Amino acid sequence: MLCIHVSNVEKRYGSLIALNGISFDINCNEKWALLGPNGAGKSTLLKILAGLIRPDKGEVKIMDKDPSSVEIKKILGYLPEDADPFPGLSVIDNLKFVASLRNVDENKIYDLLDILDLRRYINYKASTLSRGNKQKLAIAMAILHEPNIILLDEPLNYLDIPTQETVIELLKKMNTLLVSTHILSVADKLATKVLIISNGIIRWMGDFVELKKMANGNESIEHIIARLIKGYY
Ligand SMILES: Nc1ncnc2c1ncn2[C@@H]1O[C@H](COP(=O)(O)OP(=O)(O)OP(=O)(O)O)[C@@H](O)[C@H]1O
Repeated sequence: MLCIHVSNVEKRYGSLIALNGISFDINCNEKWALLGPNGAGKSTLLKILAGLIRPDKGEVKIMDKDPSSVEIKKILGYLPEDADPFPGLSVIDNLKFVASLRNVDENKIYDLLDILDLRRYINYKASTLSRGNKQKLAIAMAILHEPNIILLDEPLNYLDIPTQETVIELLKKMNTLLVSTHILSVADKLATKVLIISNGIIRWMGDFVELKKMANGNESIEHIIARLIKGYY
């Protein structure tokens, strides 16, 4: 079954073309890494899939529906880059707000607080959290409703190494996942498929295993990706 359908999507910011004719499909239960250099259009693509901004051209469907529809909001999770939970609300109130919005049992909040080692900050205002703890709270808010489809923009930013491992284990339990990351080891741990974009164009998409097989001699995976980004196949 198709979870994400993107056809000929174009997005402009003024005269800048951020996405230029992007088309791909993601089947349900597939895990994809979204790779590409700074400014490639990764965050823009994720925002469109999350229904936060609209493409200027093309079609986007999540489970055959408009990404901004109420039905899709229920089954979709989205972690923006540099996510900023409600600064004036405490950790617990941020999570309770999401729980009530999403109709989630409040017990789930406490499970996630324990897994992410956030319980001791429960009454801290989000604005007073360290950057890493803010990121942990944002991750908890994105996955609290156990979404069928999760979109993640640099989820491991700011996290210490043990927490990165904890979050990777949490995210491995997700059904359908699209993660933008600059950390290849994270992409490798979370995804089996790879979508490479640069300058708003898809440069390569397919299995991670196939990508690794494209090595010339001892060429590293980083080098293969750098080559594909430049359009050298
Ligand atoms: N709101 C905006 N207004 C104008 N230009 C924008 C806006 N958002 C993004 N852009 C531009 O669109 C292009 C794609 O940006 P985007 O944030 O999608 O890239 P990215 O691949 O996520 O980059 P990074 O890896 O650095 O986070 C960039 O040239 C960026 O400057």
